[in-house]
Amino acid sequence: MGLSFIPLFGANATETIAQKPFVALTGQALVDADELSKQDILSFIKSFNTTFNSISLKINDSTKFTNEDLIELLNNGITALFIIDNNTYASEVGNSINISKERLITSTSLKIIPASQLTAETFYNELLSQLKTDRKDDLYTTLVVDTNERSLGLVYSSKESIKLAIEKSQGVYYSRSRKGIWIKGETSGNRQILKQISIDCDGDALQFVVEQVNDAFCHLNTNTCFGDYQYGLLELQKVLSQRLVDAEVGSYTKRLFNDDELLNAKIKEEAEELTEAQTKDEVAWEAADLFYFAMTKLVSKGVTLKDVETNLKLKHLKVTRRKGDAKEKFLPKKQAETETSKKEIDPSAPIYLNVVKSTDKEGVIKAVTRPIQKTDDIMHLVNPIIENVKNKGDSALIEYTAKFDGVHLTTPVLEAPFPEEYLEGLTEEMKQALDLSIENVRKFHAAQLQLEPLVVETQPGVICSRFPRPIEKVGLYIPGGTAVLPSTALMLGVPAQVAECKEIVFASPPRKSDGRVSPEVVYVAIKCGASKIVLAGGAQAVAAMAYGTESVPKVDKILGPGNQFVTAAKMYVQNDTQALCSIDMPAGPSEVLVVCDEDADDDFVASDLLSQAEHGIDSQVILVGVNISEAKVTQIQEAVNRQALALPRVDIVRQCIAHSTIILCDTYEEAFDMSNRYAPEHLILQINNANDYVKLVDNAGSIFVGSYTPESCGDYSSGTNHTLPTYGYARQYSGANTATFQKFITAQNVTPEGLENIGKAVMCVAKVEGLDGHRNAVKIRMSKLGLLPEGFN
Ligand SMILES: NC(=O)c1ccc[n+]([C@@H]2O[C@H](COP(=O)([O-])OP(=O)(O)OC[C@H]3O[C@@H](n4cnc5c(N)ncnc54)[C@H](O)[C@@H]3O)[C@@H](O)[C@H]2O)c1
Ligand SMILES: N[C@H](CO)Cc1c[nH]c[nH+]1
Ligand SMILES: [Zn+2]
Repeated sequence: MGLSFIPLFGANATETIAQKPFVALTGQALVDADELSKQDILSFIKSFNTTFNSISLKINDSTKFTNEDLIELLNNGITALFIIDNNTYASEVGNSINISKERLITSTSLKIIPASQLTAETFYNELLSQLKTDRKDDLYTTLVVDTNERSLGLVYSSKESIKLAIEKSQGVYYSRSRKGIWIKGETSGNRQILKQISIDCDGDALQFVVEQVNDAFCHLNTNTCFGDYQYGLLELQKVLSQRLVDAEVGSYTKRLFNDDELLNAKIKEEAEELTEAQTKDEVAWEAADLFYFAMTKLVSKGVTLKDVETNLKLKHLKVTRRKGDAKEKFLPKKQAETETSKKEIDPSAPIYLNVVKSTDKEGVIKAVTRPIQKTDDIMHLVNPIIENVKNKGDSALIEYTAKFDGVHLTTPVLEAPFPEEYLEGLTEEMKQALDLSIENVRKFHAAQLQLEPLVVETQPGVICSRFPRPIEKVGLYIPGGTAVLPSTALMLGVPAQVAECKEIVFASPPRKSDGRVSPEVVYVAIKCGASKIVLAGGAQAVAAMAYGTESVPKVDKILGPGNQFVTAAKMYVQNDTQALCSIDMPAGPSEVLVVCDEDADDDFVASDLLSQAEHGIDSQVILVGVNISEAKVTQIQEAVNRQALALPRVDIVRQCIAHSTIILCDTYEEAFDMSNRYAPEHLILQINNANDYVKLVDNAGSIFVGSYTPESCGDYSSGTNHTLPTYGYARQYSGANTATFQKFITAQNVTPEGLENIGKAVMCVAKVEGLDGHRNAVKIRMSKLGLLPEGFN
């Protein structure tokens, strides 16, 4: 029931509590708006939230705080507003703030006593005026509970013991057996800090809330006079707090305390399992697991259940609430996935592209927006993978391969020389096809080699040169998620070999059937002199090559295309100075933009669109039609539908086409402007005199000129590289080429004649930069050569 009086805290509230701890024994506080600012009150709440069960605000002056201030105070822990002598103000507050009537006190029987004037004596007198006893011995029945309100036992108090308990803020009672004052713990050491005193509803029993030292209230050394505490959250808290101090090295709890990442991962895992639990038993089981790990986190951060309850109280007291919507990343998968999957796709509907006119600005913007996940969403998934591989090496790599690729490996790396059996199933025809492709790619990339250094004499005697050096160790990512891509292996392996990289490491997700990579990839690895094949994909493979693991060598550059996880991981590691690893480019989901005119062959156009649409649901294909008729659009749509339905990957195609569009333009110039703004990975020109229009292309990964140049030729065998920038990065990146596997070093050789020619300019600019050391390096030489006049400074 509480006490019939309440201390009022004004200026120096904190000091008052420090000097007279007993003022807190009422468990309730009133703060005085006349003496404290809003900030003072907020700090008071912050400091004393666990000390008092309730902190109310006494306010009568309507000009002191605005309604917003009051709402802020109520939202931050003020339990009630005492507006006692100003009815107008009270009703105005009641009308404008959503506060229950129990929290708006307009009259009270509580005696308000300024805390600064409250003495132990007055406290005692007030208490006694409220207390009675019908016992013959004049003692007061006293229930002792701990701060979690668990009863410890039943004792008796005398007037004298109560007075002493208040003065000392300690558990002091009357011992009936010893017939005298009993200061709890005086001999046993099991003292009690008195936290609060209250009186029951009919005023004939006391309750002492105490903090029990040593957790032993009973003379039998048990927690309570009714035995020891058994299970439950408080017990778990106790056990874990003990473990924090004494858990053995190597024990699981110790691991959890020392490894934030593991603990956080377990909390997420258990939270997810709780969301999946269905039956009453399952929910209880999973909730228990979650509480266990949550409690471990509390204990590891020094937070108690009481602190949690205080926060619950604060949340309960809020008068304005958040909407309560979940963060987007936690919403059901449709919201965390790509734009594509948001749309329900009817599997029986014809596979047609959307159509917009170029004049429909909004329609065009929508059409050219790539269906990619937000960077934050993807990074949220990729970051923990990278961190785990970085910290745990092979074991994490093996774990992720089991999780994402369903393959359980004992070692994540295949070392050269690769066993013959890995080539099993490779046909002669396939070898020849790969050989032809390899040779064309080799020819084109070898031709890009700069064999002689570039040498330029910028001034007589000033010889500048530039020459390439191979990047020593390269990691080549070969996608293997929805399709195995040996062509990517050769597109990366061949230029690496041409550039003479010293170590070539392949990485590709292993196939589920036998945990190997395909024989075609192994064949290319042998032809390109790869030293290792990392049997892993996704962000984990990228992380392993960027940081190195026990069996994966750390590389200097990671190259190769991949899905959004791969691309995000590449972007991450290139920005991490700890990795000291560069990347080729953001080469994500394949895309194509085809420009066609009325004379283009419908089947050719459709086939080019579909060849990229089949890569993945996050691919995108765009057709820009220059002045094409409605009939032409229909014919192309029909060709797309017909060809798509005959493809084995029709389901993927259907989803890709759902976010793919035909844009109708009036002129070639407009079409190329559109294309340059989209900056496609592949640009196919199926227009009359296609070659003449190449000069209009500013941004594209690779161009396919004329109706007999399907993009597939570039994907496999013509000789150009198919590792190309996507997402619009063709604005600033080139596709993979020989130079991608090299770096260029510059050199210079300055003769005395050269120094004479440029020395003064160097000194002049160094002077304006205030870098005299630079200037001196030239001056010393020039004066030794006699190139400076006497006294030159
Ligand atoms: N731009 C280019 O030059 C180019 C060239 C070839 C291929 N591509 C593109 O490469 C991509 C290949 O993608 P892919 O998926 O087929 O193969 P991939 O090898 O890039 O990705 C497969 C890996 O993704 C990881 N993964 C899958 N789901 C995951 C999840 N939920 N969380 C974390 N990781 C997960 C797995 O580790 C798996 O091994 C396609 O989009 C294709 O269009 C682009
Ligand atoms: N078109 C892809 C590049 O975006 C490369 C590829 C490999 N195999 C088939 N196609
Ligand atoms: Zn392709």
